[in-house]
Amino acid sequence: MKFGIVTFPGSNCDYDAYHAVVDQLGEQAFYLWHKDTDLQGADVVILPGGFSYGDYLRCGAIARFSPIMEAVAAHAARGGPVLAICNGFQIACEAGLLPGALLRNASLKYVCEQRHLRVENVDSRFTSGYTAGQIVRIPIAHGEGRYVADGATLDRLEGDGRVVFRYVGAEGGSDERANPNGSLRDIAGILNDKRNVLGMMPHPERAVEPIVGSGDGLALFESIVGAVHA
Ligand SMILES: NC(=O)CC[C@H](N)C(=O)O
Repeated sequence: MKFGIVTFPGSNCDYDAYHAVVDQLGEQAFYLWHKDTDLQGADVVILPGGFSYGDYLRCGAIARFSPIMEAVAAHAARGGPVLAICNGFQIACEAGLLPGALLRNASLKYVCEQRHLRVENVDSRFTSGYTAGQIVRIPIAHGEGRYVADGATLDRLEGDGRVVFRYVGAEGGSDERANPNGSLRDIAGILNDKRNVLGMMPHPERAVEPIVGSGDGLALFESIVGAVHA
């Protein structure tokens, strides 16, 4: 399976994504420059984290106009998998591939730390490798990670089982301290309506081997491979 990893000016997690896919997962990956106009046969697109266009205007607001995004939108419309991590999640929301928006953290501070997430739905091509309700440890690193959407959209996301990751405390409980950014309903990751685009603020590609603090992110990449091979 071929993963196409989009590099925007200011991306800084593209190499981490490559490492996760190639060195840990044993699959193929290549970089796609944001000015490219086709996906060069990628089966899965990764929109990686970083600071595209220096986070000017709003995170992701400029990158969403990069030429490659038309091809990414067409791929998503065909049902192709897109994994949008952190800045990638912001870009995907700006591009309308996912509902809602990411605003500045409630604290107005950049946060960079390990966090616990609960896997809310394992019935997806991104989470089938987890067990329902599993608590995983995945790092976050963002200044604009507060997920917001109107009440009807949030209800639809919840009702459809499209909230796949939620911030929780270490024991799995929800309390104010479990939520690092003020995201509504403690949302950390969501699916689009066709369930082929996942946006999440935490970084699974930085959690693929215990030596970096956690290997809990690897199952997400394994899920994608399982889904496409199935
Ligand atoms: N790690 C990231 O992708 C950071 C995203 C974005 N630059 C922010 O600070 O919110």
